[in-house]
Amino acid sequence: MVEKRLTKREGVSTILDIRVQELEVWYGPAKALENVSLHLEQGAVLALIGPSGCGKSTFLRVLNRMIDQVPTVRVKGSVHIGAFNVLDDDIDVTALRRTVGMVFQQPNPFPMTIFDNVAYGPRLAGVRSATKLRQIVEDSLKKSALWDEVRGKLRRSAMTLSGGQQQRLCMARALAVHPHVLLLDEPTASLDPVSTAKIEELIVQFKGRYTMVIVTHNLQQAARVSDLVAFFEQGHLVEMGPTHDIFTAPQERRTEEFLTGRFE
Ligand SMILES: Nc1ncnc2c1ncn2[C@@H]1O[C@H](COP(=O)(O)OP(=O)(O)OP(=O)(O)O)[C@@H](O)[C@H]1O
Repeated sequence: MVEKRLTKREGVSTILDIRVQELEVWYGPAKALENVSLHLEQGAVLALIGPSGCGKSTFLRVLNRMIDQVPTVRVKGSVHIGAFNVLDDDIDVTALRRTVGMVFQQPNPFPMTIFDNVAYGPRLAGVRSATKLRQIVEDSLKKSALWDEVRGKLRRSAMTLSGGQQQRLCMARALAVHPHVLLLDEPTASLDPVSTAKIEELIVQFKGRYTMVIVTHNLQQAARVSDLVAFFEQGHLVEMGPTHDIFTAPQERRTEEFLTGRFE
């Protein structure tokens, strides 16, 4: 199992670091990422910022191989999550996506009950015991701060939840299979301020428990939740550093122009 191989170096620790080296991505003939290298310590939150089309989502989608869904894509370089290069040909992509969970811009619960949404991954991974499944569902909903709102309604359709609740359900669904890494692709873009604050609180609470990478167009959100910020432009990683440093004293002129709205 990829989980075992991913964690073999870490022993009891289940939090994994991410080391990307010389990553290049093409869509057909067009290069979307060029020579990107970075290291993210285990348990830290990295925010990816940059103008539309700079390659943030592409970078995120390489980390759990969602990028494979694009037929014309070509990827070069290495992406180690823990001890394991996720770009290796022999990787079990299904297991990788349990280990590296993802939450999308639009909440995308399955058209089934709240319980079945959260139990879906564990069932697929072979959990059969009803008691165990109930426990996982309850734990995951508690972790995503949704339990108190849905505890009496687990057999209702997930579609009856509000957008913000659906997004926390998607978080619970990702957490139910015990990921080590969480990828968040503009997770609050479709949410109101109160729901946004709840998701941001979760991200802050999850620090140290999961390594997280978040794509956001909201610079204040990046400042609030992340430990590190990476600024991308036209497929290049221009600059990466501690959030406070990037926002107060960026090293690169392009980063400063972007942060101060003088970007063209
Ligand atoms: N499936 C695809 N096929 C072809 N080109 C693509 C595909 N997905 C993205 N691209 C191109 O790759 C480049 C990077 O896109 P990407 O979506 O990664 O940027 P982004 O920074 O996430 O943008 P946004 O902030 O608008 O979501 C863009 O030029 C985009 O047009």
